[in-house]
Amino acid sequence: MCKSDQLKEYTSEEVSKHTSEDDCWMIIGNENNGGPKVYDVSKYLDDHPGGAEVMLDVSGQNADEFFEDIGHSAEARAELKKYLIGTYKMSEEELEKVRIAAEKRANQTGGSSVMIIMVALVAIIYAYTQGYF
Ligand code: HEM
Repeated sequence: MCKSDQLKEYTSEEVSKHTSEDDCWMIIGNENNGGPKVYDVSKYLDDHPGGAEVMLDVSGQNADEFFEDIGHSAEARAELKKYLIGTYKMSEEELEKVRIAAEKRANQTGGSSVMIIMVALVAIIYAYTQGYF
């Protein structure tokens, strides 16, 4: 059994209750790095190089975008792991957003493969008309 199977699953309703200095939770993670997870960062607030305030501002919420936008180092990501308490159960609305984003990406990839085939075809026709074959 993998570790995440044993972790408790939290909803946004539960996470949103932990927004104080002594009890500060947040959601960090996305589909590119194992999915959103819940962290209890209460003990890290005073040690955070970016300050406690920015962390408290996003307490009880999904802080993934903020965490990624700063471009946190590998050390920061290793530190983060220490505070993991559970996985995050996305709402239907959030799941729908992820589905739409994944579909968009799939369509873009589909579009670029068609382009590659077109370019290859043009190259073959050109080579043929120039007498390379
Ligand atoms: C438990 C979660 C977090 C950990 C372990 C963490 C860790 C760190 C570490 C180690 C640094 C020093 C630079 C680096 O090594 O990347 C840093 C800087 C910083 N972090 Fe975090 N961070 C966390 C969450 C957040 C969140 C949620 C925000 C924003 C809402 C944030 C904002 C910042 C800022 C503004 C800096 C300063 C960047 C600079 O030096 O210009 N951090 N963090």
